[in-house]
Amino acid sequence: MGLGRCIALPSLREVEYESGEGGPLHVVAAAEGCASAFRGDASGVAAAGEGLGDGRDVAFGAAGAGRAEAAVGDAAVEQPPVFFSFNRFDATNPAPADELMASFPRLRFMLPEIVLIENERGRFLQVNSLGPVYPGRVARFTRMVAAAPPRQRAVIPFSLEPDSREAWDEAMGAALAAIGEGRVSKVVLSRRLRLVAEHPFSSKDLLVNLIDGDARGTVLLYRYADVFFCGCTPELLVRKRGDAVASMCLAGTCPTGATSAESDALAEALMADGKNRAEHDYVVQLIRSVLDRVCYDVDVPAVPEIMRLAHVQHLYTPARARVLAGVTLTDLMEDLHPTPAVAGTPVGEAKMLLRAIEPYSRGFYAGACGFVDGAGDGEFSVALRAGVFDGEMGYVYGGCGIVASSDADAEYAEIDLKLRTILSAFGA
Ligand SMILES: C=C(O[C@@H]1C=C(C(=O)O)C=C[C@H]1O)C(=O)O
Repeated sequence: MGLGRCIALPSLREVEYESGEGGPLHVVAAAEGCASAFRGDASGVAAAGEGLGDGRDVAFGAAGAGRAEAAVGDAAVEQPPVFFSFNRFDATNPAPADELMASFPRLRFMLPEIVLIENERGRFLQVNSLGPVYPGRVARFTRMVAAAPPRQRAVIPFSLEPDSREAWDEAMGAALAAIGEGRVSKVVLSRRLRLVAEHPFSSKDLLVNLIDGDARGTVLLYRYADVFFCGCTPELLVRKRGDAVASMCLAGTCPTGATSAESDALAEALMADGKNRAEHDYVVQLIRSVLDRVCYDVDVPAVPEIMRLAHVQHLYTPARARVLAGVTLTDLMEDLHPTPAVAGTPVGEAKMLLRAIEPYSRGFYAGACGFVDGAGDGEFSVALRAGVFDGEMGYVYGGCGIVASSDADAEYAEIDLKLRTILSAFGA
């Protein structure tokens, strides 16, 4: 039985599951009632431990103290803790977030009570605690993991309240006007739709459907009390392993076809489309310039590829580099985010414009969400194809890049397609 099943265990409230390098699916989940959370910078994280032990059961002795201690078994093992970090798209935007998003605390890093890790080194159940861990506690968790029932998919019927089409046309008008005046070359507008389910659902239901459904990418879940933010995003912001850094430029979209021949034809047209190539190129330029400043051996190919997902295809350029010693994953995350893929170009001007155009703050949608381990390695994704829910209702978010030649109808329809990923979490 794979440890991945344990995500569904209700008593494992906070888990991180990673299928390994190159796997189709990563899951990043955090943190209700986390054992500890602290504000501040990540330097404590980078210093928090060295290397992974080969033991399985460890308890973290003291939050921020930087050492994890073995809790059971004879072999004392050291396992660096894994910190989770969910960051808002524009944390200082004065506009109100939706009421669910607004209920999350403002934290930089969270240390979940229980972290389930599966990576190339093995499978680990990490139990973190501020107080002493009583003998047998970790063994009990381990037994619960082993006894976890297979995941089961649930279908949750829902209705979506349509958002205002007039409001979209107005936002498009304002965006095109700003582009016409030369304030921005690109701005990424979003839509927010309210969803109401026909019967109560849990974070576990959505997580299981995203993992086992046709969505591809990194599955994110952050639960706090009865509210949770979750999604399945294709967009890696930055991954760091030692000095190796990876990022990606993802912008420019077309539908996926009903057949692979149809998808191929759509992809070919996307590659040849000047508007989409321009939208993509703004992202390439920004990511390359950031990496050029804080990295060396920067490799960003000149020509994009196609990333084919269940509902949409994107122009995709992978980026690789080696990071200068002393530059942390958090530094990279903050330098890169938000990219023109989710804000626009220039980034600051686009953020300012979005504050004026969008009546809401996006919260975690399009934010940088991920984890950092005690060795300073980890990854952040751009939290797209996502929504926030309370188990009865919620809000789903989607966006698209607007440039001078954008058409309001086409962009509106593109967002509908992108929303299908988070809606697939309802099992339809
Ligand atoms: C903004 C979103 O997606 C982003 C915008 C894209 C585009 O404009 O073509 C493509 C991928 C993402 O970078 C979203 O999914 O909400």
